[in-house]
Amino acid sequence: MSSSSVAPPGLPPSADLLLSMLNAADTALMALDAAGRIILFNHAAEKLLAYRADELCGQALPSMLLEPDLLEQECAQLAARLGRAVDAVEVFTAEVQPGRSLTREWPLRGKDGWLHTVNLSITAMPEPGAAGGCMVVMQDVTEFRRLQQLMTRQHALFANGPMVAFACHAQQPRVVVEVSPNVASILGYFPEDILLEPDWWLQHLHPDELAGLADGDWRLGQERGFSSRRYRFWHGAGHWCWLEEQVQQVTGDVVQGYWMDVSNQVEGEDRLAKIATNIPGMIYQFWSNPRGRGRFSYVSDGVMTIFGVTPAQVKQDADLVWQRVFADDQQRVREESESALRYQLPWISEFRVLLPDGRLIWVEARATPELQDDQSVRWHGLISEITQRKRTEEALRESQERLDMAMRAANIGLWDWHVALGRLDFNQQLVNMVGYDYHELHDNPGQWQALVHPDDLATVRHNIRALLKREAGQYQIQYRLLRRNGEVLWILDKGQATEVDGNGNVCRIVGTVQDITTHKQAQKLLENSEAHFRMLFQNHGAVMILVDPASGVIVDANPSAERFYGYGRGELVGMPMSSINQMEEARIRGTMGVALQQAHNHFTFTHRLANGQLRTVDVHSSPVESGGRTLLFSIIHDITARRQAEEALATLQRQLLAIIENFHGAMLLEDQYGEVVLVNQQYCQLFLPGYTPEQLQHEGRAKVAAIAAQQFADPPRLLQRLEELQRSREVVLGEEWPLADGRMLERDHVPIFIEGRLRSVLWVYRDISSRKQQEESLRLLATTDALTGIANRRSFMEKLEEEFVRFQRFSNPVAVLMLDIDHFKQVNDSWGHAVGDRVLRDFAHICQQVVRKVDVLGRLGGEEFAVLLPGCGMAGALALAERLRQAVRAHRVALDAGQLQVRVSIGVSCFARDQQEASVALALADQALYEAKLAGRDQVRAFDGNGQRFTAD
Ligand SMILES: Nc1nc2c(ncn2[C@@H]2O[C@H](COP(=O)(O)OP(=O)(O)OP(=O)(O)O)[C@@H](O)[C@H]2O)c(=O)[nH]1
Repeated sequence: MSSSSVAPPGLPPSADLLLSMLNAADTALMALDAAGRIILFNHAAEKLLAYRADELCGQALPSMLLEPDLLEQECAQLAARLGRAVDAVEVFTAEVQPGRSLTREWPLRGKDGWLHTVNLSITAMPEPGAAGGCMVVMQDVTEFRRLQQLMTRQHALFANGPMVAFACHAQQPRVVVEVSPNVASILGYFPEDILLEPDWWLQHLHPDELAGLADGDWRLGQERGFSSRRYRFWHGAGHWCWLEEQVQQVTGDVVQGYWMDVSNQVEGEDRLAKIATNIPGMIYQFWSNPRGRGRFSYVSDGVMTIFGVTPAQVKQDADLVWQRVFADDQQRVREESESALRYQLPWISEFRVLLPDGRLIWVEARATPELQDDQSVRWHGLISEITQRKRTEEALRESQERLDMAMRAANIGLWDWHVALGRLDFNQQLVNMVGYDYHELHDNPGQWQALVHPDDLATVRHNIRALLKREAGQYQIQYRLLRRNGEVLWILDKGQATEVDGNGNVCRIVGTVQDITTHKQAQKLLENSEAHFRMLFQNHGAVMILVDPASGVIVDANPSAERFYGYGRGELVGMPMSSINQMEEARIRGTMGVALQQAHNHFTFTHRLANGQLRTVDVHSSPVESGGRTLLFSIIHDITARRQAEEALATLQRQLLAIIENFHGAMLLEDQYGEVVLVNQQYCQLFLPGYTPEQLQHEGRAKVAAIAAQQFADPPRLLQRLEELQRSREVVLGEEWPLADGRMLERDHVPIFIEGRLRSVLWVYRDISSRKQQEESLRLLATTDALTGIANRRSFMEKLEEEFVRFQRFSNPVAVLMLDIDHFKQVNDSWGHAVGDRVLRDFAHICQQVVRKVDVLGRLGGEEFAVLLPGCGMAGALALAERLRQAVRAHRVALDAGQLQVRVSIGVSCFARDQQEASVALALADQALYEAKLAGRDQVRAFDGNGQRFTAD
């Protein structure tokens, strides 16, 4: 049993077998129970309505398959008939008589959505147990009904027309199932004969057409979008006719269309086609209706070559032709055809057609419009290709234009003399050349002669006469014309006899005239310049020779060359260059080849003189035209001396560079404009680390100075000084400049004047740091006391002198102290000299701490010390002396064996106005010291500058 069949519950055991049989049946069946529910739905029914049995079994039939509107309507009608309310199921079952069938057509909606017209044959269930149920046999008549409707419509349409409507069964090819009655009058067959004979169509088709009309081609044709074809068919009247078959519709299994006997049309077209094939281009007949749409009723095969489409395609769609008209021309073509139509005139148009293969061709269309009664227009026309003609026209036009242009550009005049007619014609160029008005010349043929320069008239006449006598076919002469404004115009006139009459007389002469005035003038100038050149050549002080590069031989040489080389002109002319130039022969030739390529050449060679001397020469060589040959004109300068000097200079320069490079110190040379000319490595290392001497060359002074100044202890002061020096232009040597890193430099500024003009400035820097250190230590050695480190006697006395000078100028008070350690001898004696030295050092140290920074403490000798107090009067000096005395008293010299204490006696004095020498004050202080010693030591005593005792009170 099939899985899709459902056995209704309650059926007897034989039901399975029954169900299998029902499923096997071709007929669509379903069974309904008393309540109208589907209880059986066989395979054929499944196929018809696309539902599976298990989807429908148990469902009420109406709600699933019937259109609600229709059901409602049916219910209402039945209720009216029965006089009572009915339910939906009763629509099917109510009127079924037991044991009888009720047949009705119902539209049923399949699961696939299609509405099927189904013939329902409803039979009440024969079995007593199933009373109230029914069996429904379903037959799909959808296509049949549709076809019937269609045929009814078409029968009416085709009954009297020239077209026979037909329908065929698509699955059984060409089996005609319906045909309109007019087939009898049109094809000579009765519909009954056709419908009874399944092979009727195939039997009457021309045997040659069979191959072209394969089975199933209708459907194929429909898919491809064609609807029409022609074939030969046997007419009932006993002859072959041409049938045009139009397939209108292919639906499911049915094909519908119509036939038309087009034999007459085909014959006519055939005749026309035969004629058309002999006419180049395309012949056509075109109908356009008032709305502008149109179709080709005839078009010859030529449409293939003109528009690249087949006649069949064009007939199907006239627009195909229009689409091929080149877009730029479409507007014009449309306007021209509309204008032809408006005025009922022949339409003649030339336009371009773009063929499918991309070629653009020119065509000419000629057509005559015929206005019909119904306002439609019939055009008979011919379209032919004129591409070649167009090209020729175009080429002709272009070449004419080119010729005109060339004549205008070259300023070539034309004259044309019709001898027999006595007419002389000119072009505008010629008229412009002579400066006359066109008509002045044209209307007076004799005028031309008057224009020829009197000196040239005979030549002109002679040449014309030779042409007229046919002694010559053409002439070419140069002569002068007189322009209207009196100027002389040189022309090149080329005349030619172009026509000769039957008697052999020249009847037409044509000539071209070219203005060569400029050329003549240039020629004249050239002649003059040649003379000038010859003079120059002969008299010039420079050595000049002319060489023929072809032979490598000197063809001319001037007197300067004779003098330089030591040969006579006769010897030089004809001499090969290789006798002079020391290069190999092949290289000389190569160089000459190069020289010919450029207008100006410059070489340096070694030339040998007649006396055997070798000279270095600069050769300036240029190609010159002379007598149809290209010669090399060379001017030769002896640069031997210059070369030697240059070499000496270069050597000197190298030496200088070496010196500068090896110079112990930084060196910079700038030119008069402040640009760096030369700088050595040391300069870079010292001031511009990261730069090389080459990089600094041509740099400006300001930039270099700004960078270098950064290395100095006081850059602004340095820059200011540099400016001063530059302005002063003075030699300043040995100026000392400290660097930021503590080193000391010494600088020389040396402006260099040549012939009274500043040419360059030399800056030299030397590092004098170590020398300075040595000097400093020497200075210290000379001015300090070795034991105590304070100023020695010499240094103290110098300071004393300096202060005395200052005092004499400014009168600021200056005091002087003399100090002497008391009983120092005893220290030495008791403790030894080393302790004595120790005491002296301690003493100096204590004093140094008490006095001010500006005061000068000095050891004058032994245990004798002095202090110079600038800016300090007697009172201050006394106070300081007292502080010194007490500081010494308070001090204990620590010794291994204990402590040692010393005392000091101090004498004070000062500078006074009338003192003659600085030492006076010192002597007064010494005197005061002496008094302090006398007074018992450990005392301070003072004398003022005038030798008066002085006390603090
Ligand atoms: N240790 C040491 N002694 C020195 C130095 N120079 C001089 N003397 C000694 O200093 C002593 C100076 O002594 P005097 O000038 O006679 O007098 P005095 O002993 O200081 O007694 P007063 O009268 O108080 O000056 C001498 O014995 C010198 O030898 C020195 O550089 N070192």
